[in-house]
Amino acid sequence: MVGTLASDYPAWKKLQEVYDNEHKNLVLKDLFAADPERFAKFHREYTASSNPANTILLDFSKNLITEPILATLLQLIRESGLEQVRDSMFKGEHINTSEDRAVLHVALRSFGELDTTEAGVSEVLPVLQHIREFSDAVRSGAWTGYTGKPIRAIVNIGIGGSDLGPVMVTEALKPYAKRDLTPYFVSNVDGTHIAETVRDLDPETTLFIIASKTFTTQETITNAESARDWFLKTAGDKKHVAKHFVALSTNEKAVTAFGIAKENMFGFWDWVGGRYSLWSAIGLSIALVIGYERFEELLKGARDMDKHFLETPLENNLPVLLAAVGLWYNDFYGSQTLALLPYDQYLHKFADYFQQGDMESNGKFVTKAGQRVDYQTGPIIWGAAGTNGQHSFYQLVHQGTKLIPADFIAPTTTHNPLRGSLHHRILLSNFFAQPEALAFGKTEEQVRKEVGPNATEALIKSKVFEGNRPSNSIIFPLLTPSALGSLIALYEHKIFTQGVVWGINSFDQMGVELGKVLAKNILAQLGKPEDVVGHDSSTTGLIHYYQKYRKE
Ligand SMILES: O=P(O)(O)OC[C@H]1O[C@@H](O)[C@H](O)[C@@H](O)[C@@H]1O
Repeated sequence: MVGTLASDYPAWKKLQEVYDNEHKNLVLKDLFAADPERFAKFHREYTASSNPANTILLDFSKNLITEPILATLLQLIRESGLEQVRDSMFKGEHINTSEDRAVLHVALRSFGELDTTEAGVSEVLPVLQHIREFSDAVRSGAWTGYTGKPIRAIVNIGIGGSDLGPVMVTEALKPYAKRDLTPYFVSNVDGTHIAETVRDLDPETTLFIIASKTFTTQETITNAESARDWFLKTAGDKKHVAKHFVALSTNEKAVTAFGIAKENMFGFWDWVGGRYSLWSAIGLSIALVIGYERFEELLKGARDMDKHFLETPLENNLPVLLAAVGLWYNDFYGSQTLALLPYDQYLHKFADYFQQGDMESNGKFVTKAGQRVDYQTGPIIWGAAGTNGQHSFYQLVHQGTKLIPADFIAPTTTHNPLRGSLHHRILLSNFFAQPEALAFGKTEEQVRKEVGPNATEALIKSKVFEGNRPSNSIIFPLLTPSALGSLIALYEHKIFTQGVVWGINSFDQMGVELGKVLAKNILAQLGKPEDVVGHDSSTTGLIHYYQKYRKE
């Protein structure tokens, strides 16, 4: 409830008491030994309502919970008013209170089923039609460059939510890609990013997508201007810009001022948060790469998870269950991070995507009512595709001193069944083994038997795995657009649920503004001959070093 600190909820106090009194007795080895039905009790299966082939099994049995603890976690979520706030979101109420905006990324994928009168919702389907027509035209070659050649490269210029979603999804759905239309993504203002990207491209067959909700983001506008300069160096006449530049934005005035025609703009609305925007016009590069039909399957997969989130009782609700176990570690066990570990190379950008999705949503210390929280809010999100992480950071995850909750994610079937799927069997054997090792470890007695009588005590101790390290396992048949849509929406709604419990506004991002303002101030000074003023000795000293050694 707005105005209540999470730590004031009765269920929170109960959880604190349970943690204090019981956490030492929560040992996975014992919990599993005591209950052969543990997996049966602590897994749920989701089936997409519009696509029965799209199922997801969530196994949360390797968590440090009992049925009473889970019930109390769900009670906490209930006490926070999750169900009411969820319904408010879907109705288009302005739950983004600091910006007085609705939060309606779910309307982008409802295909007209959502009953809200929020301005813009009625234009979602026409924009999808525009996306369909444009992507069909580019993919068919009906849309050509200024010399009549078909488009062979698309360069999406955007950052944050105008980059990370398209990057992650076009990587994840590469099996569905039109292989003679290559996507490139430029986001960093570092000139290296655009220089290296366009260096081998042909202006005659390159389409630039300027993706920016505000169309004021310094990195994106700077890159867009440089892209236009690069293009005009060859094309010469500005009239050719129209065939090679389109814009994705809510800001028509800024788009036309940049020189992109209104008919080449794909609009969206202020109730679409940047980190929730891949379902909107920001997803144009996705539709270009995998085709509109597949893009629609992606949206429908998300819509099916929306329905599950809306209609399923909390105890069977996958986003709510993920949120619940996450709260337990983040707010009672004191874990600081969450590792997202997809055992699928196509999902290698999944953790990157949810770094913004989770950390920009829930990295806040003040509630909607303006109170400073006295508990942990958003976790640090990190991760990498398996099995690579096993050869990099799993040492710490297995034997470090930190509790690292981890979500293991994998498809049962690969798009690349090399050698009779030998590679995939090896991959999945690790997907199954790592959570088992984390949960049950290896005792000193087992180590002694292994290393024999001559091993030193120190060696024996270093080979012990204490185990009792929790994880979730998420498994589904195949990484299809529908499955990916459901998976992304699953995490979106988990993030939403945790934000409601913490009482924070998951949909603004005040924390990104100060750095931008200070940078603009310094930028103005760097260009001038006189010494910089108004900074601390560190910032001043660093700038002096830069001015002493810069060559450009
Ligand atoms: O899409 P825009 O307006 O260029 O913004 C890009 C990013 O800009 C960042 O400053 C915001 O914190 C992100 O949420 C946003 O996605």
